[in-house]
Formats: sequence, C-alpha cells, structure tokens
Amino acid sequence: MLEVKSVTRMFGQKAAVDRASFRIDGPAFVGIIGRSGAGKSTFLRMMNRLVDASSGEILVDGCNVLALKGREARAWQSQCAMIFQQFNLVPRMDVASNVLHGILNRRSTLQTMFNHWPRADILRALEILDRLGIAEQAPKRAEALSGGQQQRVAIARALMQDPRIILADEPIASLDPMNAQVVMDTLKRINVEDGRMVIANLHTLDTARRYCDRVIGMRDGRIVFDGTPDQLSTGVARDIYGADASFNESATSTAIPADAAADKDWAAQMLA
Ligand SMILES: Nc1ncnc2c1ncn2[C@@H]1O[C@H](COP(=O)(O)OP(=O)(O)OP(=O)(O)O)[C@@H](O)[C@H]1O
Repeated sequence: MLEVKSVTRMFGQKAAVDRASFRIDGPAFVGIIGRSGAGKSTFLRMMNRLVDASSGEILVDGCNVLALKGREARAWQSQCAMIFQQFNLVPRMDVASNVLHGILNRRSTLQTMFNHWPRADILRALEILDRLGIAEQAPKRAEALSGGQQQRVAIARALMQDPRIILADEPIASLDPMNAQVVMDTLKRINVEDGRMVIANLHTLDTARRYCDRVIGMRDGRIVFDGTPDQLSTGVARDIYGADASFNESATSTAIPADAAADKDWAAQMLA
C-alpha cells in the first residue's frame, strides 16, 4: 500500500532525510523514533506535502504522491490528515467548529464566511466527538479544554476528513502521562477499528513499544532500524539515539506512576 523509495530532503548541504526507504503493506500503527533533529518531522511533512522532497518517491497504491500538483496534491493532503504536538486548533473557536474545519477545503468561501455548515456535517462532527468521549465539550471554546482533550479535538478534526492515513507529529509530547495515554489509546482505536494507518513520531521508547506494530528508528536523517517492538532492545535503542553505555531508557519514558495508574479509570471519566 505505502512504499517509500529513497526519499531525501536537503536543507543546504545537510540531508534532513537521507535516502529513506521502507514499505508498509497493511493499515499498521507505525512509530518513528529518534533523537531531536533526526529527521522525523521533515519526513512526515514530506508525506503530507507540507515540505517538498529533494528526491525519491512515496508510492501509495502505485501513485507517487510526491509528484502530485494542485488539486490532486490537495486531495492527497486530505487523505493523510496530520496532527501536531501543539494541537493547532483555533483557540477562541468552539470545539465543534474546530472539528468542522477539517473539511474547510471542501467548502465555498461564501459558506465559510457565513459559517454555514450543512446539518449532515454538523451531525457527523458531533458523532466523532461522541466517539472520542468529548461530545459534551462541543460548545466550549477549544482553549478552555485540557491538553488531552484538545488533542482529541485535533484527532476528531482529522477524522472529519475521513483520511486513509493519520500522521501524528509528536502527538503526546506536550501532555502529562495520563493524558498521553488517553490520546495514544484513541489513536490505537482508530487504527484497529477503522483500519486507518497511523504513522506517529514518538519521543519515548515505551510508547513505541506499547502501541506500535512496527518501529522505524532514524538517526541523522537515515533509517537505522526497522522492525517490531520486540526487536527494539536497549542496545538497538542506544544505537538509534546515539547514546553511550550510560543510556538510560527511563529518561525517555512516559510511564504512569503506579498510584496514578490506579486512578486511571476515574481520570478517564473526568477527562471525557
Ligand atoms: N526549514 C528548515 N531549514 C533548515 N533546516 C531545517 C529545516 N527544517 C528542519 N531542518 C533541519 O533538518 C534536520 C531534521 O529536523 P527535523 O525537525 O525533521 O527533526 P526531528 O527528528 O523531527 O526533530 P524534533 O524531534 O526536534 O522535531 C535538523 O537538523 C533541522 O535543523
């Protein structure tokens, strides 16, 4: 389904992504890990066409999405929705409108100016919010929600596009461990229940091990590991992160402390 062939992005003399190649056949949950500056964001941005590649191909069902232009490129962008570390919501706008903005590019300027949304779209937005456990937040301003709730709104906005692929750039990097877990559980549900591929840049090993079917490790723009979470040993992680023998996994952990985990169900209800 997805084949990445020798994709490179140069910034001046530096290769941010250097001949990256891999293939994903089904709707897998893929984690990309690596230290800051390894090229993870640049890769996701190339997939979504926010950044142009210098060379290489990304084939989706045989079509090179890197070569698409104009309307076709925009159609591809709505097929691979992106979520970001900082949620990228409109803070003063209500939650439901933020979700509806996922399909803004399908509407006329006039409809947008008068904030007129077809009833079917509004119902679908509310349905998605309900599915993600935040329907009662729909009338509130986005800025009034917790970080975990805001990220779920961003996921709802992505789902509004009905994408085949969800690209998540450090989706939990701004969240506390409990909210991080709720957001990762949500992404996993969407992956398993809907069969949508998820590719997430993650900065913590334990999250990659827990949620991913496949982990890709990047270092200095190159893919230096591509395997299952089981194969992601401490030694392999040390190579990916370029750390010496003192490498400490817990430094990259988002594990929830035991007493907090006991409160998880209660917290999940409170967060919903
Ligand atoms: N617009 C740009 N102009 C110049 N260099 C850039 C640009 N964007 C990224 N880079 C460089 O490309 C390299 C890869 O950056 P990228 O943001 O993709 O890494 P990352 O693994 O996502 O890191 P982080 O986790 O910190 O976001 C870095 O050296 C970065 O400085």
